[in-house]
Amino acid sequence: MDISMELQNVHKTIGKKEIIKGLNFSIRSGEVFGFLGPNGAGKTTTIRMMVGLMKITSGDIKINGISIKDDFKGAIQHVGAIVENPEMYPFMSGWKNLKHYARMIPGITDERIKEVIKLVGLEKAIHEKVGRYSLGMRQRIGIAQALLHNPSILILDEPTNGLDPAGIREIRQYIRNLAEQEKVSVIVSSHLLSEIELMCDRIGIIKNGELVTVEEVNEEQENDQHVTVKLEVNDNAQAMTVLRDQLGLEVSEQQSILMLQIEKNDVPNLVKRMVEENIEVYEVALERSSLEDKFFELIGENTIA
Ligand SMILES: Nc1ncnc2c1ncn2[C@@H]1O[C@H](COP(=O)(O)OP(=O)(O)OP(=O)(O)O)[C@@H](O)[C@H]1O
Repeated sequence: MDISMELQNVHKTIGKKEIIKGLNFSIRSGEVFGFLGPNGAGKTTTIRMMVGLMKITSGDIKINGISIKDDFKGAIQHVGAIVENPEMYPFMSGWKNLKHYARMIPGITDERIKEVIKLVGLEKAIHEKVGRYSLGMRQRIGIAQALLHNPSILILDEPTNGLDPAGIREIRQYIRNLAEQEKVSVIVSSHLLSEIELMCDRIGIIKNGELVTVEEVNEEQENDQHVTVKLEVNDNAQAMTVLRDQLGLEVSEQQSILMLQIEKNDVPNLVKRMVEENIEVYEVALERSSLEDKFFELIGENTIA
């Protein structure tokens, strides 16, 4: 598996305060990686180090195998980023803004500009003034700008911040397209799991400057997931016999509701067995331990909303 960025025991101390306490993780080529944590966890500090806006106190970051410490230029040329709000002139059209920015980068052709406009779906609005763009469109023109020099890694700090649900959906779609069509690795930070869960392949959770976990996000995993099933039937005793003796499951009873834990894949079979035994099923309710629950568990507080 190709690795496009690797953080090796990255530390950051500002004054006497250790803000980042030894981060180790890798970003795979072509994946969308979510960098999630509550406010003040250290996301922006880490991202500023990844894009070369801030020095690493100790450790190293390798970009396509090149150390940011040994060869800053060589490493950073592979990175495109929006960290602070992208510089855009509101009185100029999107096209003029991109043209203006492209002048600072050697070798950017009009064809490349058109290509990035297409990638973020701004063909129709590109000759309108940026001042008239919605927040989502501004984010997209910012992404287009960050992509001009053909980076292999795109880093976006809180790209969904301030967007309405429609805007978030739009950004999500374009970010996924980028990863899939252009094979760009994308790192998106957020303090809200719900806003990035659907666009990420993996999510790394950071708390107090430390990486707590990295989780895969995919549908297959959802099907393998353990779920708690709440079952309401006409005959609890008979249902318990079937569940325990025939299916070998552990069942408990709470206020006449049967509770058991199985994999989601096995739920249809369970219902089928009930029906085969002439047990009347009034309700099957699933409670799954989502990434959200896990996030709350790990963070241990509700301060992320
Ligand atoms: N220049 C600085 N001097 C001192 N402390 C700093 C400095 N920059 C950041 N910090 C502290 O480092 C910690 C991490 O900040 P950072 O901005 O990286 O967090 P974050 O996860 O990006 O949070 P947010 O989502 O609020 O942006 C915070 O406690 C912050 O107060």
